[in-house]
Amino acid sequence: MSNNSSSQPRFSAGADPAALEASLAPLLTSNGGRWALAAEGEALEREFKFKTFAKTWDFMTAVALQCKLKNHHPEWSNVFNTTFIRWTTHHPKGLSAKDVELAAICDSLAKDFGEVVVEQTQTQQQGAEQAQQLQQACGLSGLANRAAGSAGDCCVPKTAT
Ligand SMILES: C[C@H](O)[C@H](O)[C@H]1CNC2=NC(N)=NC(=O)C2=N1
Repeated sequence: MSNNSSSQPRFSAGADPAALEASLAPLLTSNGGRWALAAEGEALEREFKFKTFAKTWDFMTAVALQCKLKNHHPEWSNVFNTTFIRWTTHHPKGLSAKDVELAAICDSLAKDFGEVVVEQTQTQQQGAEQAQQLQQACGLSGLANRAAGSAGDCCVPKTAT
């Protein structure tokens, strides 16, 4: 899964595009939210920062509990006080209601766990986006890509034998 940015979401088969557009819109950076579309519109991703590793891990534990409840997993990585999270649906491929729902849940859990929000000027934001692209190979999204690449067919529905 690459993090090619994209301006248009690509929903997974069976999704309700109108309903999903409505819940997705406020999450996107283009509308004042904090998530970016990636992987040609098939994924939503962002980074979260906390004061300490302990807080970061507590946040990730809370997210993992939600994943268990919803039977949906993220592509994610962590180094020290930062976690990178990407939501995408592997089967059927694309953005689904679960991705959008879990992205919103992450925002709210991050607040509860004391997310450190670094406000950026427009110029800093553009610089950060360029740096993010450069970092892709070795940064947190690169780590998540490597994990996603070797995870195998995690989401193929099981067929009766
Ligand atoms: C077979 C089972 O329903 C699948 O593995 C579920 C579990 N979690 C999942 N998580 C994600 N991100 N995408 C999926 O397609 C998916 N499918």
